[in-house]
This record gives sequence, C-alpha cells and structure tokens, in this order.
Amino acid sequence: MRKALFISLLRQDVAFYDANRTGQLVNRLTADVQEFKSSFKLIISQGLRSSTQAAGCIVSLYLLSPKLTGLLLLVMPTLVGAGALVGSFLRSLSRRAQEQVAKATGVADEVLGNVRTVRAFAMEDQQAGLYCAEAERSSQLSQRLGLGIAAFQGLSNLALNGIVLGTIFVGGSLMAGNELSPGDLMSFLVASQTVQRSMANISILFGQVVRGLSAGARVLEFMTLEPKVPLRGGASIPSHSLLGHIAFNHVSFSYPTRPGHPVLRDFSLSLPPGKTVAIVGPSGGGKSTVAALLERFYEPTQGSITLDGHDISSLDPSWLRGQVIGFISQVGGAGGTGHMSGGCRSWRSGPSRAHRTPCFLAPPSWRTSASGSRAPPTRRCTRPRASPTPTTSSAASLRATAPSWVSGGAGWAARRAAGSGGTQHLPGSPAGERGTALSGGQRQRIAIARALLKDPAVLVLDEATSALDAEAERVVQAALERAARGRTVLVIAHRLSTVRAAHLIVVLQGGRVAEVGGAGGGVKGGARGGARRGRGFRRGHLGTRGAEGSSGGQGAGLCGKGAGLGTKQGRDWWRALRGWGRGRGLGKRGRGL
Ligand SMILES: Nc1ncnc2c1ncn2[C@@H]1O[C@H](COP(=O)(O)OP(=O)(O)OP(=O)(O)O)[C@@H](O)[C@H]1O
Repeated sequence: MRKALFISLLRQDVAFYDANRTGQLVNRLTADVQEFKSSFKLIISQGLRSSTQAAGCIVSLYLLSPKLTGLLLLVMPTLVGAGALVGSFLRSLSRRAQEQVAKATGVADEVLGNVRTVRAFAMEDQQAGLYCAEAERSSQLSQRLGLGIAAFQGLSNLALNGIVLGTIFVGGSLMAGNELSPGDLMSFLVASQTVQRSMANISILFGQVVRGLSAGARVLEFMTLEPKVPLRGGASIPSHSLLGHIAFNHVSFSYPTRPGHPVLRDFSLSLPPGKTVAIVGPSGGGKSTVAALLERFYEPTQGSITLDGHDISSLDPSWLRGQVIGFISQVGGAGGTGHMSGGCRSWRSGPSRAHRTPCFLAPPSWRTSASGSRAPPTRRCTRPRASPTPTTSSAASLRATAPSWVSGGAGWAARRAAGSGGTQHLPGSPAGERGTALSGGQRQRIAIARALLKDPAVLVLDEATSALDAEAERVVQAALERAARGRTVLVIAHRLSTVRAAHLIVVLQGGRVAEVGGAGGGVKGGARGGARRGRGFRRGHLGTRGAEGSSGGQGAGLCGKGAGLGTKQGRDWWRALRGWGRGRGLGKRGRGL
C-alpha cells in the first residue's frame, strides 16, 4: 500500500501539492498505512476467531433449542442496527481525528523544515503554540472518539449480558413447561456465553476497525486519484525534426487554488527556434507562471501552448520534461529542479545524434560494462546520474562526468556551472536535507549543471543565477550563454546581466504582454544595431517578426539605446535595469558584469 500510495502521490498534478501539505501527505504514507495494517492484522486474527466462534455457537444454539434461538435472533437485528448507526458516527469522528493528526504533522513538518527562518525571526514560542493548538485539537477529537468507543463497548456488553439474562428467564419457563431439559438449558447458556464473549471481542475490535477503515479510506482516496496531466502518454516529435519553436496562443490561466484570481490573461508569445527570449516585469506579474505552464505543471484555463505547432497537451509530458525542456527555477535548485531522467536523447539531426534509445542510468562514474571495462562515454547508452536533490557527490559527479558529447557546449557549461563556487572543495560531505549544507549559489550551480546535462532543446531559466555573487554569476552566465547557442531559451529575469543576451525582451505586466522589444542578441549586437528596428516591436507585434528583427544583432534596440521597447513603460524598465547595474557598481548598461 505504501508503495502504491507513494507512486500515486508522485503522479499527482502540481496543483495537488498546492492544496495538500507535505506533512499531511507523509502522515498518510506512514501513520494511516500503519493504522490500516494494524486493523487488518487484528481483523484477520482475532476478528476471524471471534466471528467463527460466534457463528458455530449460534448453530449449536439452534440445534439445542430452535425456539429460544429464534427469540434471540429476533433481538439481534435491533442490536446490529443500533451498532451500525453508532459505528458510522464513530467512523466520521475517527476520520476527523486522523485528519487533525495529519494537520498537526503538517505544521510540525513546515516548522522543522524551515527551522532557520523560525530561528531568524525568533518565532519558536509562536510556532510551538501553533503546533500545540493543533495537537490539542487532535487530542480533544481522540478523546471524544475514545469516549464514543468506550460507550459503544459498554452498551453492547450490557445488551449482550441482558440477552444472557433473558435466555435464563425464557429458558427457565421452557424448562418448567418440559420443552427443554435442564442439561440442554445449561449447554444453551454456555454456548450463548461463548457467543456473548465473541461478540464482546468483536465490539472491542470494532473500535480498531473504525480507525482502520477510515485510515484505509484516506489511503485509498489518494491511491485512486487520477491526475489531470498524466506523467506519460502522448505523442513525441522525432529528434531530427524537433526545432524547439514554442508558442503561447491567447493563454489565460488561474491557479486551481485561486480560481477567481487570473494570473495570465490572453497571453501570446512566440519563442523562435534557437533564440533567447527574456521575460521581465514586476514581481507577481506571472513570469514564473509562464514557465510552469510550459513545463505542464498546470494546464491553461484558456488558449494553448504549442511546440513546433503541436499542442503540448497532446505531447508526452515525460518526454517533454525529461528530454525537451531543461528547467532551472528560482528556488535555487534545491527543490529538485533541473531534473534528470533516463533515456538518451538528441534533438539535433545527424546520424549519431538522431539516435534515440532507452538507456540505463549510469552511476556517478561511467557505467561499467559486463566485461568489467568502462563503457565508452558515447551518447547512446550511458548517461551520468544526477540525484534529484543536489548532493556534493552529485556536484562532483557532474563535473567528472559532464560528457563532451553533450551538444551545444552544454557539457562544458555543466562542468563550468558545477565546478565553480566552491563545490569542488566539498568532496563527499553531506549536502544536508534539501541541500541546506550548501550555499544558495552552490545549490543553484548544481541545478544548472543538472539541467544542462540533459542537453535540452528548450532551456527555461527562471532567475537561474539569482543566488550567485557577481563573479560566480559572470562565470555561470557565460556558461549559460554558450549552452544557449542553438537552443530555444526562455529567460525570466530581474537582472540586466541576464537579459542582455536575449534576442527578444517581453514585458509582462498584470498577466498580459505589455510590450515586446528586440535586444539584438547580445551586447555586441546591441551596441551595433541601434534603436531603429527595435522601435517596431510594440504591443501585439510578437513572434517571428520580432525574432527576425532582432536576429543577427540587427534589432538592437534595447541594448543599444534602450529604445527597443518603444513606449514609456518599456523605457522605464530599461532605466530600472540600468539603474540596478549602476547601483551595484557594475558599469553603465551593465557592461561591467
Ligand atoms: N502555486 C500557486 N498557487 C496560487 N497562486 C500562485 C501560485 N504561484 C504563484 N501564484 C500567484 O500567481 C501570481 C504570479 O506569480 P509568479 O510567480 O508567476 O510571478 P512572477 O512574475 O514570477 O514574480 P517574481 O518576479 O516575484 O518571481 C502571483 O500573484 C502569485 O501570488
């Protein structure tokens, strides 16, 4: 059950995780499964014994005196009906009690998982109070449940003893009328006491069964839950024809947990193949949401997203995430971004590169072949393993194994990204839970290296270098720019240094494209191109035109003079970015970066 539940949890939509706390899910995986298991065991051992004993004795009761047994059976349905009524009340109480335990576990998980923040804000007492309040509520519910079960057991015992008394009374009168021998009455009483003992056992078991059933229901609820976006299934584009052209077509979106709060409204954007498109805009404007939709973490409420003209909802999500898109999120990479998955891939054409075979995950060093020799580092059958959360050993292995065959400089970039910033000085030391023993920058570099190792056709960089200092950012940025060559790149950025290399810059505000401008594909283009072409890209002029204008360093509006974004709003953005550069002493127009 644990395995099935865990696998089912892993398959769920990201929205599911927005709605359910990790602690609560872990509680289902541990406490609820355990509760179900214990009840199951008790039902099988004691339950089976008591019920067969009761059934056997009822048969002998019938053989001894059908009349007396008939009277007994008349009373039983009333008792069973009353028991079932109380039982359903107790089950719902038990469910609430278990949910409350899960809630308390959720609070504990969140507090302990963020103990540094709690310490930094001196919130220990407040958090302890929060947990105690939840635990107290859980304790009250458990007490009510305990009282309910005790009352049920007491009443059922009273009823069963009442039945024995009733049997003696009715049996006595039958004996007086010579309808029953004294020996048979004695046997009847012994058998009915056995029935009573068995029933009492069953009623004690009932409390456990109630808890077990509600725990089982909670486990089954998530075990049978089907995600809206399945992990696998759907079409994939042959590697030789994959270009990496992404288009958002009139996409509107609200997060499922906030259906009344639209984040994207009629958002359209085209990412031409092989070009870098940067999205800038105010915080909360929906930039990261664009990346999340591209990864199919969520489904658009309206509109569609296409890859080379294919709606991504018709494509295999695991192929899309595992082989096409390399995603580096702003969380600092600690949350398992830039994931690796099995399967060799190549998205560029060419006899060897077009080859696509399933392959094994290799150990940190190259997989050893059956003959004991090391398998050659060819692209086809070996893949370096990167753990889902960064560990220092994964940093070391990424540096060691980032293969030269990873195209477009990605292998080099991965080695550069993982190898800078002190990760090389931490051989074999533990990275801590969620990588807390690493610095934010180190985590981010490992996440970048991990994503680049996938050699993705589309690279999504959501504030990918935000946790790095200026020097590390320069190294990693250079690595990323090199890795970006020939790939479609979506950059979400606040920093000028990150945006500089983009061919197209999009200002996203209030969930809409407020402006689009060509940046000239880098500083050089920017310096040369001037503003004239860039001025053409105003609201609504999206996609290929923008890309054409900005390719080859011609549409250099933004980097050249800051006028690529033709409206005041765009120029404000440019000034803000430039101001940032100056403020950090990094030179006018960020050239010092
Ligand atoms: N998982 C979520 N569930 C509900 N609302 C969310 C979720 N993630 C983001 N939001 C909301 O969606 C809006 C857009 O968030 P998003 O992270 O896309 O902004 P952003 O432009 O990337 O911001 P920033 O520049 O600060 O990273 C915000 O109002 C945010 O509160």
